[in-house]
Amino acid sequence: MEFMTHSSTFLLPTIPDGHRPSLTYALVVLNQRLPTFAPLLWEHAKLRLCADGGANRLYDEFPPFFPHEHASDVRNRYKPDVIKGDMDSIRTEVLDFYTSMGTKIVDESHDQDTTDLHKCVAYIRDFMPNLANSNLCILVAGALGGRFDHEMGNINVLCRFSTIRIVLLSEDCLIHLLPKTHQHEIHIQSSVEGPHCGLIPIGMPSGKTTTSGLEWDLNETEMRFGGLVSTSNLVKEEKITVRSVSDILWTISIKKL
Ligand SMILES: Nc1ncnc2c1ncn2[C@@H]1O[C@H](COP(=O)(O)OP(=O)(O)OP(=O)(O)O)[C@@H](O)[C@H]1O
Ligand SMILES: Cc1ncc(C[n+]2csc(CCO)c2C)c(N)n1
Repeated sequence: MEFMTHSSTFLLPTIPDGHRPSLTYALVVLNQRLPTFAPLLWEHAKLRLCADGGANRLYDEFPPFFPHEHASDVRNRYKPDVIKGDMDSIRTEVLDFYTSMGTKIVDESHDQDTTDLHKCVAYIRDFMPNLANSNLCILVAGALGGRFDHEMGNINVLCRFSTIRIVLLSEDCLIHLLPKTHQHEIHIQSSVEGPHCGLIPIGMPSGKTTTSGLEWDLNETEMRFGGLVSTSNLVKEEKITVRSVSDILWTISIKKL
C-alpha cells in the first residue's frame, strides 16, 4: 500500500522564489468568522473561491487584518476568482463590488440539495483538467466553530469527495480525511500546530487502526461512536503514522500566533 504524506506547510509563510511546494492549493472562503491567518492561505492559493456569503466575510473581515491600509485598497487586492453558491446570503453591494472587479459569478440557486461548499469543491474539481496528477489541495477557511449543521455538512464534503485532498480550517484547528486506500505519514509543523490531536471514525465503526508517534497510540484498535473515539490525544513525535481499514478523520490544534 502506498504512503500519502501530509504537512501543514500552508500555515507557514510563503517563501518568495523559494522551492516550489509539492501541492497546488485552492482556497474556499466560507460564511463564518475567518481565521487570522486567512491572508496567508490566500497567498498560498492559486485559485480562490468564495462560497455565497463567504464573499461578505472577505469583504468585511480582510480590511481589519490590515489596519494601516484603506479598506478599499485591501478589497481591491483580495479579489476572488469565483463566487459560487445559491446566492441567498451574499449582500447586493458585495455582489456588485466583486462583479465590477471581474470575479466570475456562478449562481446555482436551482440546487437546494447540496451545500455551497459542495458546489465550490465540484467547481474546483471540474476546473482542474488533470485532477489526478495535479496534486491539488483545497483549503477551506471558516469551516468550523459555528453552526453544528454547517460543520457536519462541511465534514460530509470530506466524505463525498474522499479522493480529493481537502483541509477544513478554523482559527483553532484543522481537519482532514485519511483515506483507507493509503498508509499515512503526517509531518507535524510544531511551530504552528499541535500538540492536541484526534482520530475520529465517520459514519460507521472504523475497523482496525494502528498509529505511531502519539501519546496514546492505537494498535489494531476499532473506534466507534458509543465506544472508543481518540479525542484529546497528543502528538509525541515529529512524524505520525496512521494505517486504518476505514476512512477516518485527523484533527490537530492550531497554535495561537
Ligand atoms: N456557522 C457556520 N459554521 C460552519 N460553516 C458555515 C457556517 N455558516 C456557513 N458555513 C459554510 O459556508 C457556506 C456558505 O454559507 P451561507 O451562509 O452562504 O450558506 P447558506 O446555504 O445560505 O446557509 P443557510 O443554511 O443559513 O441558508 C455554507 O455552505 C457552509 O459550508
Ligand atoms: C433532506 C434535506 N434536508 C435539508 C435540505 C436543505 N438543504 C440542503 S443543502 C441546501 C442548500 C444550502 O445552500 C439546502 C437548502 C435538503 N435539500 N434536503
